[in-house]
Amino acid sequence: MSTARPQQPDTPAAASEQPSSAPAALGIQVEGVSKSYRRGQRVLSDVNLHIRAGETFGIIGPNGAGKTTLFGCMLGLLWPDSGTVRIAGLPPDHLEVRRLTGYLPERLTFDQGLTARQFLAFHHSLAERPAHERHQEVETHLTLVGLDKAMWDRDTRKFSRGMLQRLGLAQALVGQPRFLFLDEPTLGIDPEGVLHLRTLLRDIKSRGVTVIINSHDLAQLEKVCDRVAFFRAGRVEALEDLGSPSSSITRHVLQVRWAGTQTLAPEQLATVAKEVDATLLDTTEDSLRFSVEDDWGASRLLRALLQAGLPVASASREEGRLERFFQPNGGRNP
Ligand SMILES: Nc1ncnc2c1ncn2[C@@H]1O[C@H](COP(=O)(O)OP(=O)(O)OP(=O)(O)O)[C@@H](O)[C@H]1O
Repeated sequence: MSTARPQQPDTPAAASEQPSSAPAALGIQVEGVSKSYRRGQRVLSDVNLHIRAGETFGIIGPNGAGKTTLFGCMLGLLWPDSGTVRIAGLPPDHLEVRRLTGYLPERLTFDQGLTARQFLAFHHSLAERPAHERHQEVETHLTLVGLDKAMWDRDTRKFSRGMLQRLGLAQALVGQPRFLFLDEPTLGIDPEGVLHLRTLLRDIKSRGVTVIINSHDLAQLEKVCDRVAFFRAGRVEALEDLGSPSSSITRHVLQVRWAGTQTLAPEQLATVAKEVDATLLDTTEDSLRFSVEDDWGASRLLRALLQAGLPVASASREEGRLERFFQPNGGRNP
């Protein structure tokens, strides 16, 4: 995030409001948020979102869509021109919210020459965790993010990008947040680290933490998110529940190949597909692509194709359902 939040004399006074506990169950409420950096150039336009407590929520969209700016507004680092953000019912710059929030920024700075252990101990103290638990909790979190023990007492200026990313994640977690904001968490991480992160996110979710991920890594988002908001030109263009069978984006794409040279006419294929609630997407020289609701839908389609006389040789499901958001028709009505 490149812009600091300007001084807001009329924002709710963070230090003066001191509730004993904020109701994290309220989740995150973004209402009518608009933001410009320069006059006439709107980066966010009337954004409305409710991120439910305990869900893992993804934010995707093309470069410059306003995702990082929204993150800044949700974290109380940028101030919207209009609209409000509430985290657990409180403004994002409220001290209580800061205690509840962990943040992994896209670009981390580790220029103080601290070791990983010292860096994390510093953030443990910033998060006001009990001093007598510091040693143990620092080690627990270094282990949790899979940072090699041999690196714990090394100068972080000598760390690789992936090691810094793991340490950054430990920093976001060490305060035991109820809301975890991750900006491009897989950046620079090797495949083993990505798998580790996925397991870690599942574990964090099982503890009821609300996780918000801003990422271009569609495959990862698809695997860990409950819902995803697709951003374009500062607006939420689509909000998809990845677990819902009725979501158009969560329909599966099935690629079918046939034996021999003879296939059926496209009109006939489309009719057969329609009868079993599938849709013919396109045909190539040696394969057909269909949209089906789920695995049962795929099974019904294959049976119907065989019955219609297509010598089906293989069928496979395409990965990358979220990629269809980036297709010209937004993945809708395939
Ligand atoms: N500090 C700033 N000053 C002026 N314009 C800015 C500033 N920060 C971002 N912008 C502009 O706001 C728009 C949205 O930027 P933002 O970083 O929020 O998008 P993004 O969706 O996160 O992009 P990316 O995927 O590339 O990270 C862009 O046109 C960007 O140039």
